[in-house]
Amino acid sequence: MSAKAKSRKRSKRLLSNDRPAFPTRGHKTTSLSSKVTRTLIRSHHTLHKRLKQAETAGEIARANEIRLQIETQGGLAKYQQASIQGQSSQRGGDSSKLLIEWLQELGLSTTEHTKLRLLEVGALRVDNACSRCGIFDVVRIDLNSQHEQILQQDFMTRPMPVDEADREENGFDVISLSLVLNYIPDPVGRGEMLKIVASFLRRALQNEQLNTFPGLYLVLPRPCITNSRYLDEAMLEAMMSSLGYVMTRTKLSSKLAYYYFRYVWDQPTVSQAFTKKELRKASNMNNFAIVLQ
Ligand SMILES: C[S@@+](CC[C@H](N)C(=O)[O-])C[C@H]1O[C@@H](n2cnc3c(N)ncnc32)[C@H](O)[C@@H]1O
Repeated sequence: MSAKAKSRKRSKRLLSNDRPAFPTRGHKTTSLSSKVTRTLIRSHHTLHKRLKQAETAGEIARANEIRLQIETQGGLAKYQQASIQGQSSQRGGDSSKLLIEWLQELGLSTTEHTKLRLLEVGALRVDNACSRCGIFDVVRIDLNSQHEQILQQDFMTRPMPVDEADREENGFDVISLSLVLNYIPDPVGRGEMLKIVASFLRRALQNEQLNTFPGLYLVLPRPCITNSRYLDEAMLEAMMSSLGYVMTRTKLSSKLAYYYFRYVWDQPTVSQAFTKKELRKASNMNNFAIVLQ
């Protein structure tokens, strides 16, 4: 077999593999059982929530103690390893597949000449469906980059376009926040993240794309929507509508809640505050909330 054929065979195997198709930086990628990954992800979120509370209360010693606990557990890198395994087909799969399906349903063809620009916030892989589909030029960012094609950057401090021309050239047609909003440890921070998304969205390139672009692809763990005291789908829709979005596609799977919100340019938006208000009550419910100030 020629070297080229061998390499093709190897990359094919890697793409269908359930392990990351790239070396992670500075960490061994040993396989974790699904129970271990779930526990690790949950514990990482809980510790970050406690850290935020300690920081807000000015409890410096307590905050340092929690930081140490996070690091002892392997920190963000270990959490990312657990998340990568969660993306494997046996564990819920690649969430960006549905985005491509939806865009095709909305009439987008993969053979269109001008590539669309996608900003993937919280990118762990460079070979997921949105990277492979050929529709997008993908810009990937993450707080902790696991690959040279992922820029290490906090979305909240990403420099915004300086003017309209900059936004039209360097802005995006789609922004993906897949399992990122729930990473933010406090409701106000989540609201802030949703608020800045539109600053990076550009106008649709062609008139026939006006019903599809630009948009936000949002994925959350299903219980954030179906089992929260403070948030349900109607509330999320109302919040997004106040920010200028139309809920265009939704899907609930056994584990995840998926949304595509189209941003409507030039639509007068009524700036509305959404506080943390109890919508329903049951002892087994969680406290996930989003606050728009
Ligand atoms: C659970 S992983 C999600 C990975 C992937 N998007 C998915 O759908 O499986 C969450 C990732 O979001 C990243 N993240 C959280 N807040 C971020 C921010 N403000 N800017 C950039 N990345 C962020 C974290 O570093 C982490 O790697």
